[in-house]
Amino acid sequence: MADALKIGVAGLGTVGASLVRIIQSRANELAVTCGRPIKIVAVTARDRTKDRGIDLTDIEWFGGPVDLAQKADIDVFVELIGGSEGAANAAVRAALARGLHVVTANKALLAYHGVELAEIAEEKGALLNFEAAVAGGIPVIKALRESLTGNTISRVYGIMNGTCNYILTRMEKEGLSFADCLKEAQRLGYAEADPAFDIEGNDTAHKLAILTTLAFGNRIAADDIYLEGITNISIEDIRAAADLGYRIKLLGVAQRTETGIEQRVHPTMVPLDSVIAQVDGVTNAVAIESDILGELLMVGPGAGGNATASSVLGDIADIAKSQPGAQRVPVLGHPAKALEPYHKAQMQSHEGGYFIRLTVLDRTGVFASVATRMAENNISLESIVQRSTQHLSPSHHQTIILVTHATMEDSVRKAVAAIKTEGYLVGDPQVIRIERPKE
Ligand SMILES: NC(=O)C1=CN([C@@H]2O[C@H](COP(=O)(O)OP(=O)(O)OC[C@H]3O[C@@H](n4cnc5c(N)ncnc54)[C@H](O)[C@@H]3O)[C@@H](O)[C@H]2O)C=CC1
Ligand SMILES: N[C@@H](CC=O)C(=O)O
Repeated sequence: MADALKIGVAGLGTVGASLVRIIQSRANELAVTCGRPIKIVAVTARDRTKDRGIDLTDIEWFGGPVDLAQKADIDVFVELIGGSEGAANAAVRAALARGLHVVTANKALLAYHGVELAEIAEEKGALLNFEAAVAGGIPVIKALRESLTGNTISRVYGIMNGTCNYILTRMEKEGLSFADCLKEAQRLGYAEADPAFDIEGNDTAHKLAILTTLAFGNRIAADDIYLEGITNISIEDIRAAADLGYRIKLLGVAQRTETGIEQRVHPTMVPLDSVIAQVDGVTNAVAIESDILGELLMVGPGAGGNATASSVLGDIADIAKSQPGAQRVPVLGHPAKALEPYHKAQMQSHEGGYFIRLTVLDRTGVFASVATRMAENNISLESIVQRSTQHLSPSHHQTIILVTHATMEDSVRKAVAAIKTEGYLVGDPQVIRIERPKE
C-alpha cells in the first residue's frame, strides 16, 4: 500500500472534532477506498485542555494555525477555524505557499479571498478543495465544477443556511420564538461563531458568491449581493404566507439577466406545493437550471458536525486518490486568471412577484388609496385583502395584504414610498419577494 496521506487539522470545534472522530473510527475502510491510509498527524485549536471526546494521543499539537501550516510534516492542511481574515487566512496562505494541498469549509474566506487563493494554488499545482463551504453535506461544488461542464447555467438558487431554515421551520411548526430557535441551532452546532452572519443573511451571501462564480465564470463578487436576513420575519408573516399558499424561506438566488448577473439573498415566499417549500429544519436545497440537463435539485443536510465533516472527508479522499503531477480541475471551475469581471444587474430591475403587508389606520379611503398607488406604478395585483387587526392591538388598525403578479422591484419601491407619504401607515411595510420554480 502507498504511504499514508498526512493531514494537519487547524480547528477542533464542531466540524474539526467530527472529522477527527470519523477518520479515526474508519481508518481501515478509508485506507482501502483511497488506496492509502489517511492519518491525522498534527492539530491545533485555541484550547489544548478541552475534552472533545477524541483521541489526540500520538498527534502533534501546534501552538497555532500558521505554525502548523509552516512547520508540520504534512501533505494536506485542513482549515476548520472560520473567518475571512486573521488566523484562517494567514494559515491557508502559508500552507499554499509551501505547495501543500488545502481543504477548507470556510465560505467567508473563499467569498473574500477565493480568487487570489485559487491563483496561488494553481501556480503551486496544489489542490484547494472546499465542498463543505456551501450547503454542508450536499456535493454541490463538485456538481457545478465538474458534472455540469458544458451546460450553460441560467439560475442557481436555494436554501443555503441551515440555521435560518431551522429557525423558520420551528417558528412555523411549533410556534416557538425566534430567539429560542436560534439558541437551539447554536446548541446543535449549526450556527456560525457569530450567529449574526446566519440570521442577517451574510453566510448565505458568502455561499451564493461562490456558487455564482462556479456557475457563471465571473470573479467572486461577495459585496455585490442584495442582502436581507430573516430578523424581520414575524409569525404573522409566516401565517399570512401559509394562508396564501406559500412558505417563507431564506433563499440565495443568482441568475443571468439581460443586464448582468443578479445576486440576491432575502426571505422569499415559495409556493407550498414546490419541493423547496418542503425542505425543513437544518436541511438545505440547491437548484441549478441549465440548458442541457434542465433543473437539478439537490437536497440534504446543510450544517452540523457530521454533515460538514462528510464533505471535508470527501475532499481529503479526492486528494488521497489524485496522482502527483496530474492535470488539476481548476479550483473555481475556470482557471482563476481567466475569470471574467463581474457585471452586476441592479436590484431595481429585478422582476418577480411581491407580497406586501401594510398595517394602516382604519379610515375610509385607505384601501382605495393603496390600490391607486399600485395602479399608478403599473403593478398588477393577484390579490388584495383587508383584515381587521383589532384583536392584536387596542387601536383601530387594519392589515392590508397584497400579492402582485410579476413586476419590477423599482415599481414596488416607488409604490411603497408613495404609500408612506399618505399618513395612514402604521409602522414599516413588510415586503417579501416571491420566487416560483421554472414552469
Ligand atoms: N458548523 C457547521 O455546521 C458548519 C461550519 N462550516 C465552517 O467550518 C468552519 C468551522 O466551523 P465550526 O467547527 O462550526 O466552528 P467552531 O467555532 O465550532 O470551531 C472553531 C475551532 O477553531 C479554533 N480556533 C478559532 N480561532 C483559532 C485560532 N486563532 N487559532 C487556533 N484555533 C482557533 C477553535 O478553538 C475551535 O476549535 C467555519 O469556517 C464554518 O463556517 C461550514 C459548514 C457547516
Ligand atoms: N452556519 C451555517 C453552517 C453551515 O454552513 C449554517 O447554518 O448553514
